Amino acid sequence: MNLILASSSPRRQELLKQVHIPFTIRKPDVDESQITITDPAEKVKQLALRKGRQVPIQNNNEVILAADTIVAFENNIFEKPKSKLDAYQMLQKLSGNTHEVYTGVMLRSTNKELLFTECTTVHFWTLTDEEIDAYLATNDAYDKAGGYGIQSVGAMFVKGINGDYYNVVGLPLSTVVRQLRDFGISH
Ligand SMILES: Cc1cn([C@H]2C[C@H](O)[C@@H](COP(=O)(O)OP(=O)(O)OP(=O)(O)O)O2)c(=O)[nH]c1=O
Repeated sequence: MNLILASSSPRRQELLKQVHIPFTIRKPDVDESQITITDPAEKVKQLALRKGRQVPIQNNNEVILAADTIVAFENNIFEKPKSKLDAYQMLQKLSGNTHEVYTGVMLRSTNKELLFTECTTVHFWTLTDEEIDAYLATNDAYDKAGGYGIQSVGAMFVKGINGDYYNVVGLPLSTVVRQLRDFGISH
């Protein structure tokens, strides 16, 4: 079986490479703003489903993998920040608090579909405005849900996590590896 990664995210590509799973990229084109669901677990599932269904299966040997990651804090959902102000406001809210990172995953072959969510809890240190300013100047924030990268400069904000670290980076890796085995993909 051949794995098709329905994602433009460089992180998801790196994570699959880390566990030696070969794949081909087929990028989805989904308008994420169309989805107005407010429950974070349901929202990431719906987004992963749309990305996964939008990419065509070209033969019976293909398995599609799609995912979506968001940050949930109180009743807010933070996706990728649209501006510096947007990123600033997200980080100010996350400062000194605990938030959840949800990743929805879709796996699909010609005769099977699987949709699931993974949640990781992240605790942030209290951040000064100067720290946030200095971080935003590194440009690390902008292509990442919640406006930070735990795997890059944003690591310095993270006091601790509960759950799968890789889920925060964009893919609950060990769970995905296990589920892929049921689709005939191994490393
Ligand atoms: C919280 C957090 C998110 N992220 C990233 C993972 C995802 O790539 C991104 C959330 O955006 P997504 O919409 O999930 O993914 P994407 O637009 O990068 O790629 P595609 O839709 O084509 O699959 O945020 C990190 O890299 N580090 C972090 O600490």
